Amino acid sequence: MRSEPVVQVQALVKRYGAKTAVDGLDLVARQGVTAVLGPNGAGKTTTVETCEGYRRPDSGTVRVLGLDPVRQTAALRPRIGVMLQSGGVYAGARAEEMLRHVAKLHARPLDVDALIERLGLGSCGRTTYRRLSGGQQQRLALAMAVVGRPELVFLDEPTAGLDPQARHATWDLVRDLRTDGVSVVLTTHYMDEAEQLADDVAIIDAGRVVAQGSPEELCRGGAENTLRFSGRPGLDVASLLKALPSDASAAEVTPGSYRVTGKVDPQLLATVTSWCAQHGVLPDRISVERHTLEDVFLELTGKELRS
Ligand SMILES: Nc1ncnc2c1ncn2[C@@H]1O[C@H](COP(=O)(O)OP(=O)(O)OP(=O)(O)O)[C@@H](O)[C@H]1O
Repeated sequence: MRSEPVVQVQALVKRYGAKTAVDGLDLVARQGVTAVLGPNGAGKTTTVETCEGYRRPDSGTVRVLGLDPVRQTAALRPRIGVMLQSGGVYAGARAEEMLRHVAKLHARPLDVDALIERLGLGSCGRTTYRRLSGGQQQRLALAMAVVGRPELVFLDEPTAGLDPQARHATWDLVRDLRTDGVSVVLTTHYMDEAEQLADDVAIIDAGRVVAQGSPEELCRGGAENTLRFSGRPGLDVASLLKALPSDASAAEVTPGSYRVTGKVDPQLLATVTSWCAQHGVLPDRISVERHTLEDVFLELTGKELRS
């Protein structure tokens, strides 16, 4: 049984003038890590900012930790941590001062020195925010989002533009938050980040959630997979095709190399090997290629660039 939702969004609509940024979006995030993926302009940031109480829905309902983020902001704010894509930080303040200040606003903050060490901010504690590098600003924003030991953290593209070390430090921090029972909702363009961190992934396109589930479920689900085998050239592909379910296809891609596409499940594998047995074929290689999250993402959201 999974836990109660920490975020529940129903039929959310948000417009900016004539532009409908979020168009009847339903999203549930439960305890653990939820990654929100989507092409540029899909409505991820708008959705997250609405959950944080920074934007007022045009219609629909949003509940975060059971509270309405607009009407019950005062009750919600101390319980959530927010890392914005940019801004929200006073540019003239020194990094460490700012983090200590935010920590003091909370009853049970994390150890600031440990957090600074953890995120590699030790060398720039006395630097003002505006003089930090992009990656340092980002790490500071992450530290500020988590220092208050919130129940739920929203991270908008937390590792965009970070170097690999900082990316891994961020991932480790997210994993530790999860272990400590903190729920995390993050947006990302990095499929490996979602695969590495998320219990649940929601794919948003044109202001709606087009798929949601664990990375395994999404990769296993509707997406087609591929089974390949090699045998002697010129096998009777038409006969193989007859043995397969009607939605599968089979082809000899290069002489002696065969590809079966469709819903590749244990039954389909059994059908192919049994067909091989009946035709005296001993494949010297047989493999199942699972689709990656990126394949599923591109299948659902298309390959053309978004404006
Ligand atoms: N303040 C605003 N005023 C007008 N239009 C906006 C505003 N903020 C966002 N939009 C538009 O709303 C749509 C959704 O934007 P949003 O930032 O939510 O998408 P996103 O999925 O977070 O994109 P990205 O991956 O590029 O960050 C886009 O078409 C964007 O141009």
